[in-house]
Parts: sequence; structure tokens; C-alpha cells
Amino acid sequence: MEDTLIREGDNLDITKERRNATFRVKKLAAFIHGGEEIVRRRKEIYDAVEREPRLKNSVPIEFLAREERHEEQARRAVAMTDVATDIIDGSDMFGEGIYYQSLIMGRDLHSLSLHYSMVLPAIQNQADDEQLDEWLGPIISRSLISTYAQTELGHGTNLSKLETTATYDPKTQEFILHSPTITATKWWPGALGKSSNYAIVMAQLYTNGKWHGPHPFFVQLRDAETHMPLKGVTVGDIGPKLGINGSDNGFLRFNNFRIPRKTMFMKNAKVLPDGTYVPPKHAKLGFGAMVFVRSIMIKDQSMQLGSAITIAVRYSAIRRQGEIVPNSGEVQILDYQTQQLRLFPQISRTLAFLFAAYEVKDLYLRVTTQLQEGNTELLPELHGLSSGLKSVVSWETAQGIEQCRLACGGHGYSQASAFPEIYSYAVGGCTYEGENIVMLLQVARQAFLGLVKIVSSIRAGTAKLSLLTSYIAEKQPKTRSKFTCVENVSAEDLIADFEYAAREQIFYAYDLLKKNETLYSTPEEAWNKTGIELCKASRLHVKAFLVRNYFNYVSKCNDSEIRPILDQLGKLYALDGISGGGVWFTRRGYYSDDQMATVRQGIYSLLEKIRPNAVAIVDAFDFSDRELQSVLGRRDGNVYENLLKWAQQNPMNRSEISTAYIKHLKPMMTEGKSKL
Ligand SMILES: CCCCCCCCCC/C=C\CCCCCCC/C=C/C(=O)SCCNC(=O)CCNC(=O)[C@H](O)C(C)(C)COP(=O)(O)OP(=O)(O)OC[C@H]1O[C@@H](n2cnc3c(N)ncnc32)[C@H](O)[C@@H]1OP(=O)(O)O
Ligand SMILES: Cc1cc2nc3c(=O)[nH]c(=O)nc-3n(C[C@H](O)[C@H](O)[C@H](O)COP(=O)(O)OP(=O)(O)OC[C@H]3O[C@@H](n4cnc5c(N)ncnc54)[C@H](O)[C@@H]3O)c2cc1C
Repeated sequence: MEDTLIREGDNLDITKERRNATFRVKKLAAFIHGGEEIVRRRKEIYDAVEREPRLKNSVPIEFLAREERHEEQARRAVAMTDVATDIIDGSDMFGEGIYYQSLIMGRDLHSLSLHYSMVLPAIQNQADDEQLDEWLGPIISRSLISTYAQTELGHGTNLSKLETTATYDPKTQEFILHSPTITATKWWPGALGKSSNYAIVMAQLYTNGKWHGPHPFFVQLRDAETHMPLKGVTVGDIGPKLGINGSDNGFLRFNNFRIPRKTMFMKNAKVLPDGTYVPPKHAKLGFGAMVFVRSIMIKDQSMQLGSAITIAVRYSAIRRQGEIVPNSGEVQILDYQTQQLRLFPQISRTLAFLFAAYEVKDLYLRVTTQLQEGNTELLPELHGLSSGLKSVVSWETAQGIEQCRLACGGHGYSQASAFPEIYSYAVGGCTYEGENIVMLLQVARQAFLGLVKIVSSIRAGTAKLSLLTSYIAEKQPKTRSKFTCVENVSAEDLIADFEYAAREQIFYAYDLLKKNETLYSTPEEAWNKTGIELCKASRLHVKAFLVRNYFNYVSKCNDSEIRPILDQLGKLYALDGISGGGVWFTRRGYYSDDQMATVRQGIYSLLEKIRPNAVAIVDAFDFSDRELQSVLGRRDGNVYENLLKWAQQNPMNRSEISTAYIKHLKPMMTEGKSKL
């Protein structure tokens, strides 16, 4: 990161903000990103990317039509991966990989997204040794392009009802892939439409007349030389989407398409030459690629919210509109208390999500090591943590980005702000890798939290709880929350408050479920009638984790210059959650009305404290103009002249008279004149 972000020619307001900050940005950046060495590496990677002519992003992507955009993203993806090993440690996807990609690809997916984010991890973790030898080389050399084809027209969530079949034929030692209905058509896989010639295909396995559920197969779809679809394969692009239009998300059908036996991933489950099925150690090992993306996307989402809030805070520092004291001049909109309440909690959220991303990364790496040794003990825990965080983080990120956009008034609606790109990219995360509500229900029902199971085992006195769930077994305090005022409240007290609220809702949902089980004829019906309360329980459980994890992470910081900033942001995160969480914190009088009023006062006082440092704090997220791609969020704050330039470079202004005018408007006006 640069020594100072202040330069000659910068907007004076933003410069003043930076001069008045009470801490050094470099210090906070080092803490946020995990150390000075990592910040230094980010700068090294950034400089290398800037120096590399092939990585120059000369075309403003927002002005491109769909096919041009797809082509430009493919060009960038190839250039990015051509030089990757000279610039980054390719094995560090969670750190260097994700940063490097964001510098080059922006907020879009591309022809190689799924190749790296799903196929590579699946092959590394689910292929047997022989398959690894055969497939890994071509994947890494990019002599083939691959994707992950699971979702179908008719089914995405409910994998057990996928319709694509893989039926083993022992005579030829082949599987026959088939799409028996229209709804069996694979639909959505990224880069499937035009780019990929291979795919991991999830299909229902039948062997020796028995069904064994969905299993992954590595399938060639297109000819290696001509890139034409192979006979028996129908494939194409599904059309424009809300976002990620650089990616050719596709459809795919099979017509009795034969593939060799060894195309089924065989590290876990196996089909022997005679058709004998050997089950895996854990039934869900074949879902590992999804777990990887759910784990890595927490960081990606936090970075999207971080870039949105950087843009909104910088713009709010240079935008002057209205007066607070009459006749004393227009103020920076960042001075309005209402603006601060819109924005500053998004800063806290970005950090809470990022620190949670570090935790889930560590757990993912531990699970991967365990799985190499054949141990599946921690897999359910990872499934639960990644599913729960994925749901809460992607939802709050999307809401946060939208708040940032609204806080920038009219200019926030322009593509020049970058908000439309950030939002439409990030909000996809609420749907892909498991629709958010469904994943919350997983947290409640099946995941490591096993909230429902935990409650019954606690009440039976047989609970075996992990570190993350042990609080559920603690007795609800009979007294009130210890909160008296923002100055005195401790991290432990705030964590206790969230745990109270989560526990309260978990037991409430559990009791309702049990009651519903007596009212409805099947457990499934009772479950459905309790769905809303169960989701609330999961959400509160995840929020309690986020608050606890934030303060645990920050407790590692002993630096008196930045620790107060981190504490203020942590308190704001918690108090904003309590104030917005309402009923869960006031049940049984845990928070009184007076305490709630003091919470709100505490928030107002934190907003005031954070205000003078707001620009410096977002500077510490360390986003370059190259990543932000936003006229409103420019480091130098010179927004207005650059908005004009941006509009003037718009292709519609290449000629003074548009074809719309020539073809349609002029004839109408001419006809109008003739009627006068
Ligand atoms: C060198 C160049 C550098 C390049 C750098 C690149 C860097 C990459 C950076 C990437 C950055 C950002 C990432 C963005 C990328 C975005 C790509 C997006 C692509 C999107 C892809 C997709 O969407 S793929 C399709 C995803 N689909 C889903 O997620 C479907 C959701 N449904 C399910 O997962 C399951 O059906 C569901 C879990 C809902 C239920 O499963 P089911 O089989 O029905 O099982 P149940 O009977 O309900 O449960 C039985 C028990 O199994 C447990 N369980 C379920 N799933 C799992 C699991 N995955 N792991 C472990 N355990 C699991 C469940 O808990 C039950 O347990 P119990 O104990 O019996 O209760
Ligand atoms: C941008 C993007 C990229 C994608 N990339 C890929 C890819 O590369 N490969 C791939 O295979 N797929 C991909 N997908 C597909 C994605 O994984 C699915 O869309 C997702 O898993 C949701 O499944 P669905 O579409 O079937 O939604 P549905 O399951 O049909 O969801 C619709 C509604 O029904 C509700 N619902 C469904 N089941 C339940 C339940 N049991 N209980 C309560 N409510 C329920 C949901 O909460 C939701 O409100 C992508 C999707 C998007 C948007």
C-alpha cells in the first residue's frame, strides 16, 4: 500500500479528511489483511499486474454489449492465467488468488471461473490417483476448459430429484448419460454455454439395477479440435442475466451419451468393472466442490461490501449539499447523522464478514487435511458454518450495497458509480451454491449446529457440543442484560446478549416444532409450519457467531492507535444488531425499554466518534481505483470532472446525431410539422 494516499491535485475535502485521521492507515490495513507482509504482497501483486501490458483493462466494460463483454472477459481470463504463476502463489486461492482475480476480472465471472473455483478443487479432492494423473495436468495447463454442471431446469436445491441419469453398462464398461425430460436439462452452469469442452456432471447413478443417488462424472462435451458438441450432446448459452454477463452460463442435454467407467470420480464412491457399487465414507463427500465455493465466497462477499462502502464514504466526503446551521455553508453529506447510520454499520459488517472468512478458511483447510487421511469428523461442522455464513453474509452484503447506492443519491444509480455492477454480481451469492433460505434450514436441521438435535440432546442431558454450539446449553440468565452505556459495555457482555437472543429463539423454534408435530400428521409438515421460526433461529445463531468471532479476532490487536477504532466498529456492529433485532433482545424483559433507548444513544455517540476517521478507515481496506472502477469512489475525490469525462466517452456520444433520431424521431417530427 502507498505511503500516503494524499497527492497534489486531490479534492480538498477528501485531503482534509485524510489529514485529520487519528491513526495511520497502514497500521489498520495490516491488521485487517492479516499482517504487514500480506499488505506488502498485495502491493507487489498490484504493481506486477499494472506493469503487465496484457493485463491492461482498456475497455470500460459497462459500455459493452453482451457478446463483446463475454469476449473481453475471455481475453482477460486467458491473460490473467497466462501470467498468474509469475505473479501469485496459485495455491493460495483464499488470499492471493481471489485478490489477483479481482484486480483483473472485476465483478464478473468468465470462461475460466468454474474451471478454477469448482473443477480444480473437485479434482484435487475427489479424483483417485489414476484420475488425478490423467486430469490434473490438462486442467492446470488449460488444454481443456471445464465447468460444474449440476442444476437442472426442474431442480437446483433438491439434489436427490435431479433427473439426469448415469446408467452403468458392464458389457462395455461405460455409463450412459441421459436427459429423460425437458426438466432434466442442465441449466445455469457458468461457462458451459460456449467456453467449456468438459464438465463435471452430477447425475443419478444406476448400476446393476440399483439407484445410488447423485454422483459426479468428468465428461467431455465438445470435440478437442473443432470445439463442436459431441454427438449426443446439446449445449448452449441461457441468455442475459441480472449480472455476470461476461459468463456464458449454459444449458446441456444428453441423448444416451456413452462415457467410460473411469469418468466417474472414484476417490470416494466407486463402481467396479462388474458394476458393484462401493459407497463413500461419508454420503456427502461428492458435494465437496460446493462446500469450497461456500467457504471462499464469504471473503468475496465481504470484499464486495467493502468496495461499496469505500465508494459511498469517499463520495459522501466530497459531496456538499444542504446546510446544518443556516447560512454557514453547505456541508459534506457525511456530516448528516442519517447518512452516517446508513453507512458506518456497513464498515463494521465488512470487517465482521472478513474476520469470519478467515475462520471458515482455517476450518476448510483443516477439513481438507483430515479428509486426505480418510477422516470425515469435521465435515458436518464445515457444512454448517459455510452454509450459515453464506446465507447471512450474502443477504446482508446485498442489503448493504443497496444502502450505499441509495446514500449516493442520483449518481449512485449511474453505472459510473459501479454500484449496479457490484450489486448484480454480489446478489447472485444469495442464490448460487444453495438458495439462502434452504441453507438456513440446513443449519437448523442437519448441519453441525444441528440446532434441533442439539436442543433435544441438551434437554436429555446427553449433549456433545462443539466450541461454536456450547453456548446453547448454558442457562438463560434470569437477570437483565448488563448493558448500561456504550462506554462501559464489554465485548463479553455484547456476545452474551447475542447468545441470549439466539438461545431464546432456538428454544422457541424447537418448542414450536414439537407442538406442531402434535398438530400435523407428519414430521415434515410440522417442519414446514415451523420454517420461518427455524430460519430466524439459524440467522441469530450465525449472528452470534459473527459478533463473537469479531471480538475474538480483534482481541489479538494490542496497538493503542488502531484498537479504539476496531472497538468502536465492533460495538457499532453489535449495537446496530441489537437495536434492529428488537423482539429477540427484549423477550422476558432481557433488555428494558430504557436500555434500548440507551443502546440507540450509544449508536449515535459511536457514529460521532467514527465520523472523523471514516475516510481513513475505508482507505485501510486497500482498494485501488483499478478494483473499484468507480468514478464516485476515486481515491483523489475528483468526482465531478471525471463524471463528465465518463459520460463523454460513452459510445452514444461518438456522433452528435443518433440512429434513433434518424430512423424514428426525425420522421415523426417531420410528419408532425406537416400536420401543423
Ligand atoms: C491461477 C488463476 C487464479 C484464479 C483464481 C480464482 C480464484 C477463485 C476466487 C473465487 C472467488 C469467488 C467465488 C465466486 C465464484 C462463484 C461461482 C458460482 C458458481 C455457482 C455454482 C453453483 O451454484 S453449483 C450448484 C450449487 N447447488 C447447490 O448448492 C444445491 C443446494 N442443495 C444442497 O446442497 C443439498 O441438496 C441440500 C444440502 C439442500 C440437501 O441435500 P440432500 O442430499 O437432500 O441431503 P439431506 O438429506 O437434506 O441431508 C442429509 C445429511 O447430509 C448433510 N449434508 C448435506 N450436504 C452436505 C455437505 N455438502 N457436506 C456435508 N454434509 C452435508 C446434512 O447436513 C444431513 O446431515 P444429517 O446429520 O443427516 O442431518
Ligand atoms: C449466478 C448464478 C450462477 C450459477 N452457477 C451455477 C453453476 O455454475 N453450476 C450449477 O450447477 N448451478 C449454478 N447455479 C444454479 C444455482 O446453484 C441454483 O439456482 C440454486 O442452487 C437454487 O436452486 P433453484 O434455482 O432450484 O431454486 P429453488 O430451489 O427452485 O428455489 C426457489 C424458491 O423455493 C424455495 N425452496 C426450495 N426448496 C425449499 C425447501 N426445501 N424448503 C423451503 N424453501 C424451499 C427457495 O428458498 C426459493 O425461495 C447458478 C445460479 C446463479 C443465479
